[in-house]
Amino acid sequence: MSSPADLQPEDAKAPLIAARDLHTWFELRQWGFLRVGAVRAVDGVDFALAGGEAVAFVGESGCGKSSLARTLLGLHRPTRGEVRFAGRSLGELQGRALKAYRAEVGYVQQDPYGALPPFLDVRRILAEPLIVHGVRDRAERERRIRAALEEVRLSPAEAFLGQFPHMLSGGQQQRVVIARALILAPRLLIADEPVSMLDASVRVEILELLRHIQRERGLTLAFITHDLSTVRHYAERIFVMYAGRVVESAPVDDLLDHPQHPYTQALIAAIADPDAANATRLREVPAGEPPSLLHPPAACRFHPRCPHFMAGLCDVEDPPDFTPRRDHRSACWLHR
Ligand SMILES: Nc1ncnc2c1ncn2[C@@H]1O[C@H](COP(=O)(O)OP(=O)(O)OP(=O)(O)O)[C@@H](O)[C@H]1O
Repeated sequence: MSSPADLQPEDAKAPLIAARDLHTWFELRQWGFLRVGAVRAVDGVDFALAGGEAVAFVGESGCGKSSLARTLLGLHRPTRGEVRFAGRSLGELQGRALKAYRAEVGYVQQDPYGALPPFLDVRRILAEPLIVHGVRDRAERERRIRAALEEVRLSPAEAFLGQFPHMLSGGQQQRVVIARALILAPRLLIADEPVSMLDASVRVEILELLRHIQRERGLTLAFITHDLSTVRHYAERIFVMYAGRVVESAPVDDLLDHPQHPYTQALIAAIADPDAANATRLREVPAGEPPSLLHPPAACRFHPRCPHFMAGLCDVEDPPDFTPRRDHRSACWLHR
């Protein structure tokens, strides 16, 4: 069995996972050979996540969140830059080390039904990763499968082992997906819009379950979501993405209470809160459309929609990360 020992950090103080100057571009070709450009889905992202930290990557649809998640999972190869896990570059991992990495990172995707093989029952679905990673003892597999089901509160486990995905509700299917993501005891869990396809009634339960498991296990948890209104209770730090880049990051309360980047300010202003006065008040929302990632605006990607646009600066020079508040980064020329 490949073991996490194959992934020992070079430097004990290294973050669990870090992205440096990360770019994931998708080449577009006409008739299969004529290069017509590249979709810059991830376009220069830097961050470092510590062990045991819960963070959220937030942004509008199409801003590159899933492409970032898939690059962190090793499913897309970066066009430029790198991902380091436990101090080692993903690009260097091969063979046993790559297999060990796959056991270290769990993935929960948006559509639980699409994620589960329809012709396998729950026992077999959960056994699969154990078999692939060399757990040969059937009794040990059964013990771990039952423990995983209990952990995601599919209890008693006995009642679910023989069920096929179509026999389960959406919430139960997502619990099976979470159990499968956890069964190899990963150190990082990436949850890409884990509740957006579920009924509103079960969303909070699933988010609370993920946060509970993250705390109990001391996991690093990266939520990917378009919904800024749900993150306060489920993440400690937020990264706001816009057009393939992180434009602002900060501890969750500081970011939501003191947003610094005009894009984040507009996103927060657009969150509906249950106040009757809202029925008669127009809300400020980011005007215009998210930009094309095939032909993104020059310099600051947000400048065509920004109420504080400064001609000759925002459309000419990329804003660096400023630190307008402690632990708070914002890529906007307003903080110059
Ligand atoms: N394999 C691919 N080939 C070409 N383009 C891709 C590929 N995967 C994603 N894209 C494009 O990259 C851009 C970012 O997509 P991505 O799915 O990462 O965004 P997102 O923020 O997760 O959006 P959503 O919430 O709608 O899934 C989109 O324009 C998308 O069409």
